Order: sequence, then structure tokens, then C-alpha cells
Amino acid sequence: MGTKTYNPYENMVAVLEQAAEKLGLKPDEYETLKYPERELIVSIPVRMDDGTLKVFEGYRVQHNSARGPYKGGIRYHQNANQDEVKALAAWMSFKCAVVNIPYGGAKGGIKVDPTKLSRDELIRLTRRYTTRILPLIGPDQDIPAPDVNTNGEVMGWIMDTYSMFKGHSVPGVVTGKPVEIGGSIGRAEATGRGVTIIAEKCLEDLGMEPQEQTYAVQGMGNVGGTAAKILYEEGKRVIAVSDWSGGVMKREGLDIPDILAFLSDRSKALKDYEKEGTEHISNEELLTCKCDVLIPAALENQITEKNAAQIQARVIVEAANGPTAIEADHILAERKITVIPDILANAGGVVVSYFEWVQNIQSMAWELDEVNQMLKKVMLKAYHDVSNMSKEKSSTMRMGAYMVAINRITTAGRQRGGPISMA
Ligand SMILES: NC(=O)C1=CN([C@@H]2O[C@H](COP(=O)(O)OP(=O)(O)OC[C@H]3O[C@@H](n4cnc5c(N)ncnc54)[C@H](OP(=O)(O)O)[C@@H]3O)[C@@H](O)[C@H]2O)C=CC1
Ligand SMILES: O=C(O)CCC(=O)C(=O)O
Repeated sequence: MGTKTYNPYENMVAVLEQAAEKLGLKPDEYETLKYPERELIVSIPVRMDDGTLKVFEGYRVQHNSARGPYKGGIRYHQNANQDEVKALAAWMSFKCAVVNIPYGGAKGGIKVDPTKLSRDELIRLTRRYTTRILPLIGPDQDIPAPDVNTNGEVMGWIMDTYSMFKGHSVPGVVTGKPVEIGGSIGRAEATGRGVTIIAEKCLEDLGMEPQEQTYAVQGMGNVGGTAAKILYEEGKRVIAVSDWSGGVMKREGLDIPDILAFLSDRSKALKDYEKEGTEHISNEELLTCKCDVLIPAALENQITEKNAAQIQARVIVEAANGPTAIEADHILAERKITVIPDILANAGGVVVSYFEWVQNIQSMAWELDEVNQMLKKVMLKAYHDVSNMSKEKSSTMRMGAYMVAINRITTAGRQRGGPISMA
């Protein structure tokens, strides 16, 4: 799906330019933000279980470090590519600035379909990738975390490989680790939880009672699955969900725990889910279904100029990174559909990653209540800042979020003596 010419990096630059102009910045003041500070492409040879050798391509892109060490996830996906990782790295810089945590932005990826690899092959791939990016990462330098098709287990392998090279355990080199080896309680659910916090606040602002709305979620992975589960637990009506294979719908509300239990068997997909009263829909139908709140939680470029006019939701909360193409943004704005942008809506993950890193540095372990309360506080403060900026500049929430981010990053750059960080 999506337009043929979509390029996430060009999309990011176009949005950045619009926001910087709206802020009244001169091109020189934000030019640096169009480019990553550092890009690394690596080859990753892996001995497969059948004895053959395969070489995979991997990336780590460091976008900006004006506000602190680089921070951002690692994605394993067959379509991962340099421009995608460049865009994702820039979005991390903007996201960390929007929620005002002391990080810059980075992202990594490997062009691989992980479902085609055995667990042992994945371990070898991850360990070799870690050694390839080792000169760039470190707890004060660049701190990876999970993203699409990576999880706590993969972070554990990265931490172990890095620690082997250092000769001692370095938990702070990655976040999103299993709790037993220094991960933060609440990190695995944090992105989805943050999405629900922001959705609720936005609905309240619009005068829509959150409990009375219907919700549709695209993607039932870490982020979409958790958001759907929390909404269900809060008694809200999730009427449609999907994964790569397609979606399911029930207007009275889906049984989300039953769906998640079904999907916990990794060999199962939603196209095979059968339950009385539940109908099958395509991903396209999910995006354009009649609902109040649409939560895209899969990949980029799902809401495009081709389907934006058909979207029936009143509010879109972007749980995925980059789900909306810039052309669609204009159509949605004209149609008065409120879009809560990714760099605000899905920032809960990196916020709790920050808490995890702080716990690692202090050798502390916080309680779940403490983590969730702090998460809520940071998310609501960010929402408030973005909302105020968009009101002040009569703009969309996306423009508001970008303006908050650009302001904070360029200010940090100036305070360090350059237009932007000269690190
Ligand atoms: N993990 C995190 O903490 C954070 C993630 N994000 C962003 O959230 C999004 C989802 O990430 P995450 O949940 O971690 O990833 P996961 O790998 O856990 O889940 C991805 C989900 O998206 C589904 N999916 C993939 N392609 C499509 C498609 N074309 N149509 C519908 N569904 C699809 C997958 O289906 P299937 O299982 O069938 O492949 C899966 O359910 C990404 O954009 C990511 O960058 C943002 C902030 C933090
Ligand atoms: O937790 C993190 O450090 C980053 C998560 C991530 O990759 C993202 O927010 O897109």
C-alpha cells in the first residue's frame, strides 16, 4: 500500500522545513537538522544452520546529539533501508526533544526477514551486528532499544556482546532489556501505555468522552497489542485490529485478551482467527472503517493521499513512526481530523527507556507505580507544550510538536556555541 514515490527521509525533511518556516527560522538555523551527524552501513556475515553463509546489510544512523547521547531503537525488517533509518533517527531526535529528555536521536536496522531465521541464526546475526556498530554505541554515546521485530531478548544479546568486549557488564548500553538483567519494569508496555494516555487527553480536549468512543488499531505487535489491551482493560470498545495478514472487526467490541492469546503462538496470524460475531476485514478496510479513534501501530506510509479522504475516524493517534504521508496530512487537516503525531504519541517507549538508563546509572530498580506515574506526568507535560504551541501558531498538532522540538534542539545547539551541535 502507499504511493510509489514515498520516501520517509524526504517526508521528514518536508515536514521539518514547514515547521521551521512557521517558527520563523532562517534556513541556516535548521539546515543541519536535515542531515544525520553520522551514518554507518555494515555487512553482517552469518553462518546459517545449514552451513551456508549469508551476508546481511545493517545500519546505525546518528542524527543529532545537541541535547545528549544518541538514542533509538533497532529494527529487523526485510524492507529496512538507509533512507528509512535516516528518517527514523531524525524522528528520535525530535521525539526526545518533545518529551524533553536529555537525548539526541539515532536508529538502527538490519535488512532481514527475522521470521525466516532460526533463533540461533538470530542470535548470531545480532551478535555480529553488535560488533559491527560497537565503535558507535555505549551508555554515554548511543543507546539502542527495541523497535519492529526486536524485543527484550534481542536487547539482552546486544548487552551481552557489548559487555564481552568491555570485559565487564554494561547494562546501560541498551534499554528495553529483560527486567532480570537491568531492564525497567514497565518498559515493554510503555509505548502502548503512552499512546493511551495521549489518546485520552486528546479526546477530553475535544470534548469527546473517551469511554464512549470506538477504537481501531492497525498492528498487534508490542505497541498496538499493548494499546489495545490497555483500552480493553479500561472498558473501552476496540472494534477492529489487524496484523500483517489482515484484520478482524466486531462493532460491539473485540475480545482483545482472546486475540492476544491467539497471537501469542507466533505461527498464527489474524487471518486465521475465528470467533462468533467477528468478521474479517482487510488492512485497508481497517484504516477507513467507521470508528472514532484510529491508532496506526504498524509501519510508515499507511495513511496516504489515496485513502486520507476515506478515513472516517475523528482522531488519529500515531503509535507507529511515520504512518502518515505529508500529502495525507493536508487532506486530514482540511477534513478537520485531529492527528496526534508520532513524535508525541509514541514517545512513551523512549521515556521509560530514559528511566531505565537512569536506573542503570544509579544501580536502582523503581517500582511499577513509580514508572507509570512518571510516564504519565512526562507525556501530559509534552502534550500540553505541543498543544500550546499549536494554538499559539494556529497550526496542527504535528506542526506544534515539530516546532517545540526544533526550538529545543536549535537552542541547545546555540548554547553549545554552534548553530546546532558541533559534536
Ligand atoms: N517498540 C517500541 O517501543 C516502539 C515502536 N514504535 C513504532 O511502533 C510501530 C510498531 O512497532 P512494534 O509494535 O514495536 O513492532 P512489532 O514488530 O512488535 O509489531 C509490528 C506489528 O505491525 C504489524 N504489521 C506489519 N506490517 C503491517 C501491515 N502492512 N499492515 C498491518 N499490520 C502490519 C505486524 O504484524 P505481523 O506480526 O503479522 O508481522 C505486527 O503486528 C513501528 O512503527 C515502530 O517504529 C514507536 C515507538 C517505540
Ligand atoms: O526506547 C527507545 O530508546 C527508542 C524506541 C524507538 O525506537 C522509538 O521510539 O521509535
